[in-house]
Amino acid sequence: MAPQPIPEDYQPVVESRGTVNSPIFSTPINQLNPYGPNPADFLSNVNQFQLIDSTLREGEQFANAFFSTEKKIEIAKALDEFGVDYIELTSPVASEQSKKDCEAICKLGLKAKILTHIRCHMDDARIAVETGVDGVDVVIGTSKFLREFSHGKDMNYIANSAVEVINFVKSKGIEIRFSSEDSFRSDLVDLLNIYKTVDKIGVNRIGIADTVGCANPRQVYELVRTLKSVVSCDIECHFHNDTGCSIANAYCALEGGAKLIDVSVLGIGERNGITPLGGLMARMIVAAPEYVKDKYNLKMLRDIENLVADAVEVNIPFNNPITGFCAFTHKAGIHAKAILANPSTYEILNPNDFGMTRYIHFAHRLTGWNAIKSRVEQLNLNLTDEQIKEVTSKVKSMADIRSLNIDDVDSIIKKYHSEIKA
Ligand SMILES: CC(=O)SCCNC(=O)CCNC(=O)[C@H](O)C(C)(C)COP(=O)(O)OP(=O)(O)OC[C@H]1O[C@@H](n2cnc3c(N)ncnc32)[C@H](O)[C@@H]1OP(=O)(O)O
Ligand SMILES: O=C(O)CCC(=O)C(=O)O
Ligand SMILES: [Zn+2]
Repeated sequence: MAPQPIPEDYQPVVESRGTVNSPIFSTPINQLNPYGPNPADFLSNVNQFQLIDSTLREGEQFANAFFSTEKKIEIAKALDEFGVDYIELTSPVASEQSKKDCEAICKLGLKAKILTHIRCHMDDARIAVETGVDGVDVVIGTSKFLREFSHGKDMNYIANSAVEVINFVKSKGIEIRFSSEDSFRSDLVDLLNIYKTVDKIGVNRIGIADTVGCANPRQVYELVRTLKSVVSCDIECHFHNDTGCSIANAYCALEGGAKLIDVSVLGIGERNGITPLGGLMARMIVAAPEYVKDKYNLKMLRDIENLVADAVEVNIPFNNPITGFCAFTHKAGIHAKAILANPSTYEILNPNDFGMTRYIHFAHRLTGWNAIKSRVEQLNLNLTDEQIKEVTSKVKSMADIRSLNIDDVDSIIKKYHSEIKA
């Protein structure tokens, strides 16, 4: 699929981001970062989070996904170059090819650690440890729904099988994470008991999963804070986006002390998916700019999203954070004027950080004279402010009748210019 087209009637604007002095604070606001970690969250990992990319596990569960071995390798290499900490792969028991693909990706020698995701069962664990992975992510449902209708096991059985699987994987010198599927609809006492049990035997991480996307940010924060007081290992979180909270939940999890967030490119996964890599980057660069810019190769984001969008045959949504075609397009006259003076007026993200470009739309009845002035300058024409205002009203009159493009506006400006010269 071709990259998203830039609408014709937009003009790129040269970067001119300045320091903004807040009237409230004596320090420039870009030094204070009001969007950084809250000092009251003393366990916060906002400044030191890690990413587990699950495009090749959760993402393979997306309705449209079919990944060939070559495509999986291409995606894994791109994610590795981007700088994700872990790459999670589909269970090797899913199919013969899934196992071979897992082995092939383990042999690539990537910097990212390779994980595979299995049921809490020794049969799965025995196969997983033979693939060459750096770690195994074990999951089992703990909610009443899943205990009754998915696997049919009670909490005692779950605890015993978890201990057996964890001890086995640890004995192979491989990282092990234990996760309770559907954590937010599980009984809190059950959760605390099972997590304490697995923490005591030395699991590397525990995982919390909002499997049906029911949790809200405050519930997430509270659950993570509670778990932090009973376990010593790291906490990983996995959020589905059914109710639109997956990025906010991930952020609150980090504020509460979770260390790792599961993401997938474009958020692909079961149903409408999980926390998207790009959307989370948008949130985190605002909260922890140095950490995010140092650690992740942000300029790769657009290519990685296009790679995955192509592979699963979808378009990048128009309103996608960062890479949506209008993510850095400014249209209304009031916005355009202020953006031309200082992009921080209407942008919290700097498009340059992601290799993206800012656009000013100037071919519409909402266009103001400041945007037209900028276009006149780009065309290297000489008009007074009064003349620019006059030509702007001509643009607006025409734009009231029909939709305009750059050429239309340029023609109006040039005609006006030649007439006043005549
Ligand atoms: C929320 C999530 O996304 S979890 C990850 C989901 N990932 C996958 O499902 C990976 C792809 N899955 C598959 O290829 C297949 O489901 C397999 C190979 C894992 C199992 O296939 P099958 O044996 O044909 O079973 P099926 O898929 O119909 O049912 C799931 C089985 O796993 C059991 N099960 C479900 N969850 C778990 C668990 N977390 N731990 C242990 N057993 C579990 C169920 O009880 C059921 O067992 P049953 O055969 O005794 O009824
Ligand atoms: O293993 C996990 O933590 C998450 C599994 C999963 O995809 C989910 O529960 O939605
Ligand atoms: Zn999931």
